[in-house]
Amino acid sequence: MIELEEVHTYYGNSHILHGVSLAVDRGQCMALIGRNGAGKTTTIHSISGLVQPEKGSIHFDGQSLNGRPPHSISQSGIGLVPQGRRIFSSLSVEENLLIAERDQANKEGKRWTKEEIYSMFPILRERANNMGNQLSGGQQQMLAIGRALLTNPSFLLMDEPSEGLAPVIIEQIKNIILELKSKGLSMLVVEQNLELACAIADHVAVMNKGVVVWEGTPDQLLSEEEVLHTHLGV
Ligand SMILES: Nc1ncnc2c1ncn2[C@@H]1O[C@H](COP(=O)(O)OP(=O)(O)OP(=O)(O)O)[C@@H](O)[C@H]1O
Repeated sequence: MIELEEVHTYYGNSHILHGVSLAVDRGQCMALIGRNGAGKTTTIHSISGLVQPEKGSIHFDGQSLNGRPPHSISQSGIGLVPQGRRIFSSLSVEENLLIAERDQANKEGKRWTKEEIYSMFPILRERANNMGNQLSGGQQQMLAIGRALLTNPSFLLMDEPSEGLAPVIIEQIKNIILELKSKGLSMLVVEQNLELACAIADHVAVMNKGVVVWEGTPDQLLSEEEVLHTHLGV
């Protein structure tokens, strides 16, 4: 469904991705893990068009994404839940969702509604009139996921959904991701929390210094002491 081949990405003169190759099949969830600065966010940004790769190819359902701007990539069905949530902090929950709903991509397949988002996250309905900056970290994450779903993605990119959240909230986020997966959504999730990554993923890719250095199932990863120690400091 998504395929990256030998992707090289730069920020100015800094060469960040040194030939990233990975593939996520339809209905699958891949977790992308690795130490700080390994290039995980840059990989997600390369897919979503926030930064343009210098070399290599990115395909989504057989179509090339190279050179396409972020809004066109979003319209093709790739949703992004950005690192740090990036909701509108001075708008209410309702307004945050309304804006995302208004900008909905006009495409085939599952069309999410604001009501469905409220059904999935009842706490957001309770907080509908609260401003974004009045929400807890977990509620902000739910709002960010809701906003991404309202773009009607068939593929969801999530950047560190558990960042800064308490264990009980991480458990909720895990269940949300598993629910979305059971609804057939394909996903690439950047995640530092190894336990969460292994609980949600069918496949795990480990990055180091701008390349994918290991790939396998969560069970295989958990038995690879060397990989865990070298690349994840576990
Ligand atoms: N806008 C930017 N300009 C220049 N360098 C950047 C920029 N964004 C990231 N980098 C650098 O690119 C490298 C990879 O960063 P990236 O955010 O992709 O890593 P990461 O694996 O997601 O790590 P983290 O968990 O810290 O976000 C780092 O060395 C970082 O300093």
